[in-house]
Amino acid sequence: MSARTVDDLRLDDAPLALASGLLDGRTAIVSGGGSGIGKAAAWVLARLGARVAICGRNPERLEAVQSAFDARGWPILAHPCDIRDEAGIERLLDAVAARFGLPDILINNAGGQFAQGASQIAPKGWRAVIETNLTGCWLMMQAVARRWIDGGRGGVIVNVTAANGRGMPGIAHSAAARAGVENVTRTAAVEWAPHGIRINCLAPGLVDSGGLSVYPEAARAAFARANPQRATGDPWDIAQIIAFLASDTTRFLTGTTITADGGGALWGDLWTIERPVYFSDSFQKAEIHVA
Ligand SMILES: CCCCCCC/C=C/C(=O)SCCNC(=O)CCNC(=O)[C@H](O)C(C)(C)COP(=O)(O)OP(=O)(O)OC[C@H]1O[C@@H](n2cnc3c(N)ncnc32)[C@H](O)[C@@H]1OP(=O)(O)O
Ligand SMILES: NC(=O)C1=CN([C@@H]2O[C@H](COP(=O)(O)OP(=O)(O)OC[C@H]3O[C@@H](n4cnc5c(N)ncnc54)[C@H](OP(=O)(O)O)[C@@H]3O)[C@@H](O)[C@H]2O)C=CC1
Repeated sequence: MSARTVDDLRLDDAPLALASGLLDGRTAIVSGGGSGIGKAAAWVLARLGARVAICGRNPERLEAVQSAFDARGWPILAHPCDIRDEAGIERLLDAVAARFGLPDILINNAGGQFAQGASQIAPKGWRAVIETNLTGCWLMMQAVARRWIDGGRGGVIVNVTAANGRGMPGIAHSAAARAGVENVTRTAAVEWAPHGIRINCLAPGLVDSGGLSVYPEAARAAFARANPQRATGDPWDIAQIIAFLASDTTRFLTGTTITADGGGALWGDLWTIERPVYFSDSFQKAEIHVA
């Protein structure tokens, strides 16, 4: 991995691109806020003045972030929630309402997948990844949007997807889910514009979060060289763009996807599993019989 790593000290000290106080009085929900990109986003939003609610499945990770926020005097609600569980999402939103009132911002960041060749993915694994990255993201955005519409007010949604423009070899289920999120984002941006709801996607390339540890070593070594910058991004890079999209600075932006991948979509090829011999430089192609 590259040396671009991020720790709590850097989260406190790294310069902010946006003006201090820009999000004063705003409440933001960050799914997957207990780790990686979501944790860095929670930090940026809090440093800009927002009250933050974080969710995820693992309560220990949420509690660690809550303790760090408490130590800094930043308002936070840490509420365990599986984004695939619509009743759990309603409980999360009730808890946010009780503590902070209606949220202003939803950062739909929770997600993940496992690397496996497309021909091998089991139906249960396919469903788990689609449920997490497409349905879970959708359930969150719909539940929050309904509360905004019922409350007669708008809000901002940022969906974190993944750079999928050239497909995502080795994670076909996630590629399908992320493309689905980007399209439903375009759709909802139109349907919900009359309610003052703005919604965009941020599609990261390879980012050096703890989340990459689930990938095979050889794939991880390639990740660090998978773009013309020959480096991974770090969660702070992504978190700053999330905050930009969540702020009124981007009030004229809706229904779009910003790709932050160090130029990866323009260069080379990237595999999250072993690159098939077929694609190696030394491979001699035989005639393939087509019936
Ligand atoms: C060009 C590309 C540029 C961008 C590249 C993108 C790189 C992306 C990087 C990241 O996203 S980093 C963050 C990643 N973090 C994670 O991925 C961690 C989270 N992942 C998960 O939690 C799981 O993968 C999950 C499936 C998404 C979670 O669902 P759940 O907890 O419900 O699943 P399980 O019960 O564990 O498994 C259900 C089912 O799924 C199949 N399966 C799960 N893991 C694997 C595996 N490692 N290999 C093969 N199959 C797997 C399997 O069918 C499981 O059922 P059982 O067999 O256990 O009955
Ligand atoms: N790092 C990278 O290179 C890239 C990351 N991404 C995406 O960015 C997002 C953040 O990833 P990153 O920070 O890197 O990795 P992490 O693994 O650190 O973050 C994933 C977060 O999602 C949460 N999460 C996963 N499934 C669920 C669920 N069903 N319900 C609630 N929370 C859930 C996890 O918390 P818990 O386990 O406690 O539930 C965790 O906090 C993910 O969507 C990821 O796929 C996209 C492209 C590249």
